[in-house]
Amino acid sequence: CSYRLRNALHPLWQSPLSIPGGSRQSPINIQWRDSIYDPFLKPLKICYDPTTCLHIWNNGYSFLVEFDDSTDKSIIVGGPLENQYRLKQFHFHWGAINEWGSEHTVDSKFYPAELHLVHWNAVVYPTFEEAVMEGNGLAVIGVFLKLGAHHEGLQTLVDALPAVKHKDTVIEFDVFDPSCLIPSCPDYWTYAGSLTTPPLTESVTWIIKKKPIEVDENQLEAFRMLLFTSDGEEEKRMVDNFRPLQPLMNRTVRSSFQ
Ligand SMILES: Nc1nnc(SCC(=O)Nc2ccc(S(N)(=O)=O)cc2)s1
Ligand SMILES: [Zn+2]
Repeated sequence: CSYRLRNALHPLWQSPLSIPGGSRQSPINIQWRDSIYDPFLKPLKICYDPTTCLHIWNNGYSFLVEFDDSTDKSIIVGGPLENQYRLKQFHFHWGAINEWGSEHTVDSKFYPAELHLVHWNAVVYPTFEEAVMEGNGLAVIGVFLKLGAHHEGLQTLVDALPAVKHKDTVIEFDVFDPSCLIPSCPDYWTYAGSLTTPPLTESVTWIIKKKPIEVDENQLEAFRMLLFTSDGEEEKRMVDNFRPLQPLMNRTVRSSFQ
């Protein structure tokens, strides 16, 4: 019940009732046996240019690694997507302990953390801000993190986190290829959903990778030493920054694999 209490207490995670007419909210539980194999789903093509990486920013919800999205240098295409989408940022959600932390669940199982790579449809919309408001405006790749081996690629990111401990701190981070955080297994689920933090707009085509990546305890602990609070405020550890599960309503989850 602490989980339910936590949501009641934490203003950030609004209940579904506060989104009038919310029929495609995220995150959801992915019931593996209810997902429908769609043979027409294409493989997802990921082409990132590591030099488009700009900085790491603690925005008080998570830490974001932001990219220069003024060109089509870092894009995804294929999968369930009609257009190519530009990489804008990636961030994570995690728990205070390893028992929970991910936003999506698979057969009601939580992972200790979840990576979100946020892309927008720059073919159809002139700006990210406009794409955020449109049903086909965004595409977010979700990757589960599980406790296991040390992740070399993640470590370069972890080493920079002490510099963004407090809300509204930024550090330059100028070369990073986020494809090292995406499992090579091509299998994914996909469904129509929303942003999981305000503005909670129903503009996201979710692409959730079936296979998790492995990270070690020290790397998860590094996430948990970040703060929700600004320098000088009473410290609040940045943990449990995931939204409660939302009703599936009239949606099906498709799988790219049998
Ligand atoms: N005028 C506006 N500027 N920016 C926004 S929304 C900024 C943004 O990227 N929000 C965002 C929130 C949640 C997620 S998530 N957790 O991946 O669903 C991704 C992205 S609306
Ligand atoms: Zn997210």
